[in-house]
Amino acid sequence: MTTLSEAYRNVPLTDDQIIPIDFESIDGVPESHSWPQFNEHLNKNQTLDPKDSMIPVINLACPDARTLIGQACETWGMFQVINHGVPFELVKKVESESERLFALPAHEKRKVLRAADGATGYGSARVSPFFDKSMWHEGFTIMGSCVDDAKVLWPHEYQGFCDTMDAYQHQMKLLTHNLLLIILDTLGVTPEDMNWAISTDDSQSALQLNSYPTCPNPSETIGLAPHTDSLLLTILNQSDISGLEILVEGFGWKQVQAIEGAFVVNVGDLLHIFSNAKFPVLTHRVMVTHSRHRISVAYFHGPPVESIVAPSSKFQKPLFKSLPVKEYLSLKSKHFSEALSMIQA
Ligand SMILES: C=C1C[C@]23C[C@H]1CC[C@H]2[C@@]12CCC[C@@](C)(C(=O)O1)[C@H]2[C@@H]3C(=O)O
Ligand SMILES: O=C(O)CCC(=O)C(=O)O
Ligand SMILES: [Fe+2]
Repeated sequence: MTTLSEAYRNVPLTDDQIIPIDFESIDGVPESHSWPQFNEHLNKNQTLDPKDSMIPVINLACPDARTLIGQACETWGMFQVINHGVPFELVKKVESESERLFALPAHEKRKVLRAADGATGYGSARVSPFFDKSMWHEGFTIMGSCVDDAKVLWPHEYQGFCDTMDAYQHQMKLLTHNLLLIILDTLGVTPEDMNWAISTDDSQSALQLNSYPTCPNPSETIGLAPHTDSLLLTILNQSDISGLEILVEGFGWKQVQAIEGAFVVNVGDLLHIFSNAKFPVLTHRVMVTHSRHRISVAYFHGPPVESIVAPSSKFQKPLFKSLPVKEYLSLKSKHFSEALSMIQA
C-alpha cells in the first residue's frame, strides 16, 4: 500500500526550500523574507462584502447543523465548528506540546529536518518552492506515529508529546468522519463513494504543526503564502490568535476570526473535484504579528493514495478528468495552483 509520505517522494527539494531561518537569531526582516509590497492587502471595509460578513460558525450539536454545513460548503468551501466533541484540554495540550517543540534551539529542531524527498519532520512549508521569498514560518509534519523524531528531540521526555499527538489525531479522525458523512450526505452520493472518502483502513492523513514567530515588521512579510489545501478536508485549530485570511472573489482578503476552541473546516482540492466544483476550494494565506507567536495545528484527511479521484458519478457532466490520487498530488507538487486546471475535462 502506498502511503501519503511516499506520494510526496517524487519532487525532492533543496536545503533552502526546507530549512527555516533561525528566527531567534535575527533582529529585522532579512531580504530573503521581505516580500514585494502586496497589491492585495486585507480588505478592512467590511460593508463592501458581497457575501455575509463572516464564515459561518456552526454548532454541531444543533439540529440544523446538517443544513448549515451543506450551505457553507456550497457558498464558501469553509465553516467553523463549535460543540464538536473534541475535549478542550486536549486542544490546549496539543498547543503547549507544539510550543515546547518550536521553543527548542534551531540546531535541535534541525536534527529532525524533513528529508529532501520526505514528507514528515521539521521544515518550511511544502509550498516554499513556488515562491521567490521565504515565509515567516516553520512547521512540523506528522504522519501516523511521531515517536522516532520525538526521541531525537527529547531522548527522555518524548512520551508526553507522542501521546498527545496520537490522541489528537484519533479525535481528528472521528470528527472528520462525522463531518464527511454529513457533507457527502448533503451531496447525495452512493455508498461506494462514501466508502472511498471515509474508508477507515487505508485513508491517509497528516498533522501539521505551524509556528509563526513574532515579526519585527509584519507588513513586510507573510506567514504562509496563498495556497489551497490538496486533500479532501482540513480541520484547523488556529488557537486564539487570528492570522488566517481567505481570498474572496470580487472582495479581496478577508480575515477568518479566531474563536478559541472552534475548528476551521475547509474543502481541499480533492473534495472540490469530487463535488464537481459544487464546493469551491478557497485560497488562503496567513499573516504574522509583531507581538504574539502564533501556533496553529492542521489535520489533513485524504482517501487512499492508490485510489482514483473523479467527480462523483451522480454528476452527468464531469468537469474534471479522473486520475489516481497520487498522480494528482504529484501534479500539485510540480505545478501548484495550475494543477486543478490541468485536469479539466
Ligand atoms: C498531506 C499533506 C498536505 C500538505 C502536504 C502534505 C503534508 C503537509 C501539508 C501542508 C501543510 C502546510 C500547507 C500546505 C499547502 C503545505 O505546504 O504543506 C499543506 C499541504 C497541502 O495541502 O497540499
Ligand atoms: O495557520 C493557519 O491558520 C493556516 C495553516 C494552513 O493553511 C495550513 O496548514 O494549510
Ligand atoms: Fe492551508
